[in-house]
Amino acid sequence: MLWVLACGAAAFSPSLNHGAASTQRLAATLDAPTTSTRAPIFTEVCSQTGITLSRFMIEATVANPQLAELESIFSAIETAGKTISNLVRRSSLTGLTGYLDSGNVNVQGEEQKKLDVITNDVLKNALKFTGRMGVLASEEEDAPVEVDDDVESRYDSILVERTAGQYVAVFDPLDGSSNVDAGIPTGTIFGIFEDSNAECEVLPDGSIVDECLGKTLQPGANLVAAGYILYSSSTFLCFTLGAGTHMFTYDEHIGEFVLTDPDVKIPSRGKIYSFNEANCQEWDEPLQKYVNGVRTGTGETSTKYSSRYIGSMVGDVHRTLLYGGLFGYPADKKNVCGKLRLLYEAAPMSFIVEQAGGKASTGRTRILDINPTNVHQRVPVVLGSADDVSELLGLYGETDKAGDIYQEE
Ligand SMILES: O=P(O)(O)OC[C@H]1O[C@](O)(COP(=O)(O)O)[C@@H](O)[C@@H]1O
Repeated sequence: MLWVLACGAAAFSPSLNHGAASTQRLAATLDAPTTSTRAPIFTEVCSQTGITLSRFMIEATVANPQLAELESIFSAIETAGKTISNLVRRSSLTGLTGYLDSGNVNVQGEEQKKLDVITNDVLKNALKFTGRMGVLASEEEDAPVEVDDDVESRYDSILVERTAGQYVAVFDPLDGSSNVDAGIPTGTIFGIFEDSNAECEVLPDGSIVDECLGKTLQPGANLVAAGYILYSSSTFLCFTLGAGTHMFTYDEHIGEFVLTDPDVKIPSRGKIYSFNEANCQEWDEPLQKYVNGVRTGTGETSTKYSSRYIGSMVGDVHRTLLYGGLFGYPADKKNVCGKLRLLYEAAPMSFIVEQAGGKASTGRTRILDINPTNVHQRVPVVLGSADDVSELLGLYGETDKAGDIYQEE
């Protein structure tokens, strides 16, 4: 509806000085309550390939005052993305390959790469100095970090409209970093929540959920924006603001991200499945049945699918968005909750995929509906073309009815 409204509405002229009808509509927009629950409306300009990200965000935030603060946040993400793209591409020339000499491990017990730590600092600082962030949560940080007061107080005086520190960012600064030294695509994944005004809370078991944690532990359905940056043959930025999913490509010649695929629609069916099949013995029956069906052409479509697996979620999801099919990191007898983290991997990617017309599930639950209980919690993930995901969910439904289920944490 949004796009038809936006694209179909001849009233919205490409230039910013709108005709009478668009002024009325803009007026209506301006008067509308500024809540993130209202889906944004885009002007026609936002579907014109070739416009820059900064122009896209200006158009989007003029038409949607409730998104105004996202303009500086996306400008920070853009700058961080360009910096990280450079760092990754030049890493073997600049001694940035390999692990930290200190042998540091992050809260997940993974040894940290030099680039894990550097990219984390790049994105953290870029977001911090927008003056818009209250809390940041990263794969590379043990716990959510509060943006220190002096940053906030410095901006309080500047930012007249809304108080500083209004947003919470969750991110994986370099997804797939285990592949980076081999030149395999990697990426940055991010999600933006509005501050939930959560207070410090004592749980029945006596443990304390501090304010920061409380503000961070929000279901994906609360996201106001989510995206990824893919560092590959080109550098791609793909994101949603809750009204469609849009892809930009970085043009080194002008130093800007340029809109190349507005309003991406994932095919309802694909011909590719993407899982780490090395784990297939550990998979549960529904998934084994689904993969066997698409591998042998005995599934719902009687089509033989091909298999692709990069081992970097951003790369595998990017391909799935464009070509369709199914990507996943399921739960199995070894990893009963899968491997991917809910807050800064599964939820942002699910928002992007759903806004492109796809589906994202644990196999039993819509990922965006899950209330996180821990910043680094993992969830099983299957996402992609709506009909492929439905086919798999159908098999889970059958199995569950038969009572053969294992408990997700
Ligand atoms: O090597 P495996 O077990 O297939 O896992 C690959 C998955 O793990 C990840 O690399 C995890 O991400 P990080 O590199 O951010 O820890 C995903 O990008 C990818 O989908």
